[in-house]
Amino acid sequence: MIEMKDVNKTYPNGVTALQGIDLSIAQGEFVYIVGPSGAGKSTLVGMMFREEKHTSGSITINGIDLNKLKERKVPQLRRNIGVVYQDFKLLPRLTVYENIAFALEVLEESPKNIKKRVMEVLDLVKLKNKARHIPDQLSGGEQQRVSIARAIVNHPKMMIADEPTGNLDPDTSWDIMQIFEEINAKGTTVIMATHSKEIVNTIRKRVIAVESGRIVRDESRGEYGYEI
Ligand SMILES: Nc1ncnc2c1ncn2[C@@H]1O[C@H](COP(=O)(O)OP(=O)(O)OP(=O)(O)O)[C@@H](O)[C@H]1O
Repeated sequence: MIEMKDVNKTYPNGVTALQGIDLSIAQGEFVYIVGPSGAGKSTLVGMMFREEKHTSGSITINGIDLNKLKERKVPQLRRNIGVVYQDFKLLPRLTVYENIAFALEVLEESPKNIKKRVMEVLDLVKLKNKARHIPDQLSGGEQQRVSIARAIVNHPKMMIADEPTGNLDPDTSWDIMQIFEEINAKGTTVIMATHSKEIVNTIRKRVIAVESGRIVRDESRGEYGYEI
């Protein structure tokens, strides 16, 4: 589902963020991406949904060869990928319901299907009672749950989360991880860049460690491996 072969990424300012990346992630895996600040984690996950373009090498995502992907087909690639950010990126003027429904409206789903699916995901993240609130009326953890609901409302094959618990307190972070595990148990691939030693060492999954733009470790039930 994700194949990278000898992938390199140099930003326009000349900074080489990644080099010689070879990796393969199968459908249904749960993978942590760890490494020191500036190692290239965000760049690596960003390349998986074409937020960042690689400079050389080959990347195949869900059978799509990114070297052959035309710009106008990028939305099609992203349709199968839900993204969760550290800072939630919710639309501030829309309600919780509208923030989630928006992702389906652009796909021209029927209003009936939209309502059904939005209520299903709100149930999964336990926020049905906050459907009419706007993001400002929610705690950070609740806002992150809305952003997760938005990411998965379209039944994507994979969910990419860049530091999803970075702005949350420990208790809230565990709630978020429980939701990730539920999503993964239903077959969605979960890829999560994180600095959380506690999470990685407690909920044991595959760990890919990046340092200075290279993969230095890839273990199926790995540890965080850094002192923080
Ligand atoms: N848009 C950009 N333009 C130029 N250089 C960039 C850009 N984004 C990232 N970089 C550089 O690429 C390298 C990798 O950055 P990246 O954000 O991928 O690291 P990271 O491991 O996610 O770091 P952190 O844990 O601090 O978020 C760093 O040297 C960074 O300064």
